[in-house]
Amino acid sequence: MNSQTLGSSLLVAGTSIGAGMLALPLVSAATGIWSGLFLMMLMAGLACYGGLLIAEACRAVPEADNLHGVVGRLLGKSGQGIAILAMLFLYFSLSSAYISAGAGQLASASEQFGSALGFSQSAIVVAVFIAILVVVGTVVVDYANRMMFFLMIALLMFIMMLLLPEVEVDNLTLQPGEPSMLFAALPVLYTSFGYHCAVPTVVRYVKGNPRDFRRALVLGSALPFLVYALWQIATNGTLSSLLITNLQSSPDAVGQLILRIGEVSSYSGFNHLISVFTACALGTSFLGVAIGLFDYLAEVSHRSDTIMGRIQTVFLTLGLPLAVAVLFPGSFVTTLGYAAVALVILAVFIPVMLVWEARKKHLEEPYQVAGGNLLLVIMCLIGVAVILAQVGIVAGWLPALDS
Ligand SMILES: N[C@@H](Cc1ccccc1)C(=O)O
Repeated sequence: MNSQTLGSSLLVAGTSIGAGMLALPLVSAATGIWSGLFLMMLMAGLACYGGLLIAEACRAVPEADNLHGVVGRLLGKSGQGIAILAMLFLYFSLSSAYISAGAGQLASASEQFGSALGFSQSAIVVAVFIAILVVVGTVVVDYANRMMFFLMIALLMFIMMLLLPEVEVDNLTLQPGEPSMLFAALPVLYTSFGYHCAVPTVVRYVKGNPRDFRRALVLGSALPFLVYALWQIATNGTLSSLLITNLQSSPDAVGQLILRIGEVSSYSGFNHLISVFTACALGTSFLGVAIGLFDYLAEVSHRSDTIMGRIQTVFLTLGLPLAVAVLFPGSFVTTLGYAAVALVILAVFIPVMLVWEARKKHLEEPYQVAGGNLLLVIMCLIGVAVILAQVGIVAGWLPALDS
């Protein structure tokens, strides 16, 4: 494998691995670990196939340098309008979920150090911290991101070495959760595998070579699956699902979960390792999403690139997500579920329409993802199921996975 392909897989995996780290143990406690892993595989497959379709569409329109251009060329202005709305919705809901989870973690960490910060105060601290990094500039964000990514991977290996021996097989029972629980888990599982904003960059990076981007996208989706699966087996295997399920009704389920995992190993300072690790997982995703949203909003609102202009844009970027996180504390998993609705539009429906058009027009070199129309239809049906699950959770027909 050449170095561009490897770099691309890491880019995809890095974008993908994020909030899922905090949400998935809560989810699999409700679905049962093995059925949770099966659903996760299905959602990783859906995310991977969506990425391959976007890559096919990008290759068909090589003159466009981003997804906006590809959508414009193949689906026209209305397609672009829908894609923009879905993207804004996705980025706003992800940012709000990240603030909510970060605040939960900070609140419980501050408790340990004896200076109890409330949830709202913690949310403000988290948002201001990210805002400062974003205002200072992309170079700082890039370095902070790389540092956190490598720290996260190193800590993950170390944590796995300490946690896996503590796993109790009794905690990993074969018992699947209620069917309604399995259905309700789909949106958050799907969001955890989201990475699709990175696909055009990957295609350009490997110069449109199908063999390379196919490898990069498949490996880039398989890696998060592996990391998430190990993490779930380690967490659910060391804590009983009853304990995790009880945490779900707390407004600070994520912070509490991290505390409990931190108590598992007798290794001194293990709880701090866990806190730093999960903060890095959240931080890398949050920075990526925040800088993407920031750049986009700066462009559409015509704010200048001066310090005042950047401060105004950062208010636009993080103001609304902060308000949502403070007004609905503890809605981390539900907010990730909202993100899934936008992600299905961006990474399932739009890519299916893009390749449909591209295949009809026989643009450029003929490269097609395997699977034909049948797989396109199956993808859309699974996408509809993910959206229906979120509608069901919000309407109260399905159980919510947090408070
Ligand atoms: N997969 C990311 C969320 C994400 C979705 C879509 C695009 C980019 C990022 C996470 O778990 O945090």
